[in-house]
Amino acid sequence: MSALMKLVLLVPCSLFFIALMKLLYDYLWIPLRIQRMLNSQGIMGPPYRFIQGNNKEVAKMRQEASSKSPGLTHDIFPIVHPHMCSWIEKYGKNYLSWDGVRPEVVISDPELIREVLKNSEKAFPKRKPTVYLNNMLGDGILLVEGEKWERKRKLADHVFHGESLKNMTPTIIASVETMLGRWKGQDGKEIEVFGEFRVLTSEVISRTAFGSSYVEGEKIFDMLNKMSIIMKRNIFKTSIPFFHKLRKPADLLESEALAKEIRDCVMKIVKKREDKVMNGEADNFGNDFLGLLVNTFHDSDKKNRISLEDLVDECKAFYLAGQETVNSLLAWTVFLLAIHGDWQEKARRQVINIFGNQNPHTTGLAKLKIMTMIINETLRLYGLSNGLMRKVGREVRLGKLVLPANIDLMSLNVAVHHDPQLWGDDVHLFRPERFAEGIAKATNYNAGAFFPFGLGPRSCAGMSFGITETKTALSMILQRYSFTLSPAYVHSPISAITVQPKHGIQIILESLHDDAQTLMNFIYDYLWIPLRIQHIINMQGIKGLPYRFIHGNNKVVKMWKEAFSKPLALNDCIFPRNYLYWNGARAELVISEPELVKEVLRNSETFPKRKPNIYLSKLLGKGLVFIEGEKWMKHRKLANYAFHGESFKNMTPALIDSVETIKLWKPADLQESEDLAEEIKDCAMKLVKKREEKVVSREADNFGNDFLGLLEKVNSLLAWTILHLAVHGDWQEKARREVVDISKLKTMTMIINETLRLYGPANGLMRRVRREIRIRKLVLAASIDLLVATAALHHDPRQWGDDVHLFKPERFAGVANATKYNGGAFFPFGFGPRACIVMNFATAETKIDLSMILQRYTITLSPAYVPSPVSAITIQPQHGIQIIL
Ligand code: HEM
Repeated sequence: MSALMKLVLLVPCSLFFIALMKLLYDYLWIPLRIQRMLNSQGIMGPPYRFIQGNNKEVAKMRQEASSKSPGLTHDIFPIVHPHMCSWIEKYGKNYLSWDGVRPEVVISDPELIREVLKNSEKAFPKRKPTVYLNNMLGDGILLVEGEKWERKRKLADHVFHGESLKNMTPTIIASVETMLGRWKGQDGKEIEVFGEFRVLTSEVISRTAFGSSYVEGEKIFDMLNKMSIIMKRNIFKTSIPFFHKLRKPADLLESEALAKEIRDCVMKIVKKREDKVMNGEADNFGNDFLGLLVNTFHDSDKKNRISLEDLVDECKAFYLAGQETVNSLLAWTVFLLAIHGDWQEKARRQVINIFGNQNPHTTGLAKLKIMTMIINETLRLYGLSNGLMRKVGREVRLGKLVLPANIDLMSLNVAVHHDPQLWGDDVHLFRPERFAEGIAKATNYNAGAFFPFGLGPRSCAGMSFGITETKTALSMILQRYSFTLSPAYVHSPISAITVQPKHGIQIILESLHDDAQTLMNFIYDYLWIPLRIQHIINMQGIKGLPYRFIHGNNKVVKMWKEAFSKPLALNDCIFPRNYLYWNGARAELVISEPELVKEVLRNSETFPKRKPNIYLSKLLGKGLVFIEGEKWMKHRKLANYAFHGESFKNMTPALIDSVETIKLWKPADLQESEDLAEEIKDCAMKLVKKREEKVVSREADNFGNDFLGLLEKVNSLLAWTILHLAVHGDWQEKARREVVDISKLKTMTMIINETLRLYGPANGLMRRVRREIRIRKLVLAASIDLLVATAALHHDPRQWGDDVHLFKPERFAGVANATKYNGGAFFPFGFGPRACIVMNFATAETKIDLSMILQRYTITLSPAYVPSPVSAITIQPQHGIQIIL
């Protein structure tokens, strides 16, 4: 054999030999060495099998387990991970198994788990993902390490921190409402909730992550879902050495194609947003998660900037971490509540107690203690099942063990959460009461015994979001339905990333609004709630007439009418003191302590305007007076513009024109004037009409209704001022002498202020309590009404002295001095963000009217006048004000 021939034979033979040696080294020598090393430390396990490790056994055991019907048990560990369960039984809590050639130490000892997950020496980084998982998550937060992770975690914490989270609640509520809309008409019928919650959770995540682009977001989600299915069916497959690199399996090709499609789709959305900002159509990239990512992508500081790949990977991570987890949690909670009607009822009672029939809010969600217990128990029994994956980064000591580098670790939560040594003999029973005193007590202060959201630095970044979403959806369901498990349900939990019901969860809904329930609700709303509120308010030292079933104190109105049917002395106090009043079954707390009043009026977010009753809303429409939130801000801006300096100046000639109509009044010496209030009313009507035309022609169309408020105010103020001037000739004279320059009418300002104090046009300011809140020393329950008793405050002798009921304009030589610098003591035009928008206009208008009247007439009160102020929207003279000109 020639040397060349020898060489030709020798090269492939040696190559083959080297490859064989490498194969034997990697697939035999190393695994056997690791196995021996761990066995010698007491970590046993099923023996390593060449190339395939234990994958064949795993597949067989899983197949067997899935072919059996487990019955309705919560002991799911042997069902979802039969191999792990049987190996723990055989080899102990911590054992070694083989995923192909990869050694995996499965740990279910809480002490070791805590050490691994806390990772204080940074020895246990995340495990290298499978090729399928890598396609799904790339460099997303769930897999990366080091500085890159720190940056991404900071961003995620920012997204899920308090305020941003609060802003997500309306989105969650809207999505739950959509789902409940689909449930309408399903009363008494079967409904499959795992699928329902899948739609819900993907809509919530699409809307919070992609905001306005959520339709595209949903497409991305569908693709990710396909990738996830591919990944799951490849979990326990062994890849043959060398060959998997030569020819990619069809699944892998499909997974790569999907990854590319997702990337293109995200990039398209990003491009659209960038274009909008460039064209000036938008001034930022959006406040949703994607918007924040695009901002970081454009960050001027290179250190903070993320790449486009990172941006795409982050979107995928958000979806994957946030959808399936909440989907499963919601479904299993509903399943457990469907079986345990007693807990369902307890949870419902607390929900109704806190929210009544209103939509949930963040503060209330935090108080749902029973629901928290139920969720914890659900997460214990049916939480994440796949274990938390790490690897040993370098040779390290863990407890008494010495672990070689590059072996995988799995912290097996499902084993720990179902361990009778930790949870007692009733471990497989649904007993939320074990969490009654919190997680620490339930686990005997052992952090490694319960970690549904992970532990340490890599614990769940979206925990608060997930819990908020779960509690919101459950609360809204419990408010409307009771439910039981359908006989069609077949218990078949399987392990995907989470534990999932293989055949779904079928429940039967029963609407709560049947007759018996309606009666219960009625008693609840009309007896239980009012008595509870009354008790709480009384306990805090605020008394009032006792609540009467259904009517409340509305029969007092009869007394009120009687009181107003009798004439008063001119200086009588016309206002009652503070009290808790029952307007039917609605509690109305009348407040007149200046500090309390200031806090209420300042805080329009917590104390929004009260919803008007049907008559008032008909009268005032949907104008500025009653609207709230963004809509109010928009209208208010418009109105501020309408009544601001220049526009206001332009109205003055119109006002003067209108007052000129007073020339039509009959001559002074003729006879007692007719009902002046009527005339003034007509006059004010004309004034308002003119201004209305001006403003309306220039501004919004639904703005007009609010002028009623102005008309009433100007009319009353003018009428009561004239009454006082008619009675107090000295002040009339002083005012007349001053009428030269409207902007300098100091005496008239004092007169008007004193009139506003005594007969202020505002008949109390109405607010409601949006959510339970502590305000100074009072705790106020959600949705009670508040009446800020302006009149009581303006007539309080503690504030104004013993001469409080006398007309003494001199006290207003300066408002600050008159009120002893107490902003909450005098606010005829309201206070805080909802204060009267036309304050300047109304006083100026009154001044112009008065000036023109005083220039022409002297006024005295007619003997026919009967003092009888009556409270309408404003305080009005019941029988008019008769004067002699
Ligand atoms: C309510 C159900 C949820 C459960 C049970 C849950 C559970 C977990 C667990 C156990 C981990 C730790 C994984 C590990 O240590 O390897 C984790 C991490 C994470 N979760 Fe959740 N999660 C839930 C909901 C969410 C939601 C709704 C989001 C976001 C929308 C989210 C985002 C994340 C992120 C970003 C991480 C990675 C944190 C990091 O590596 O720094 N999770 N989750």
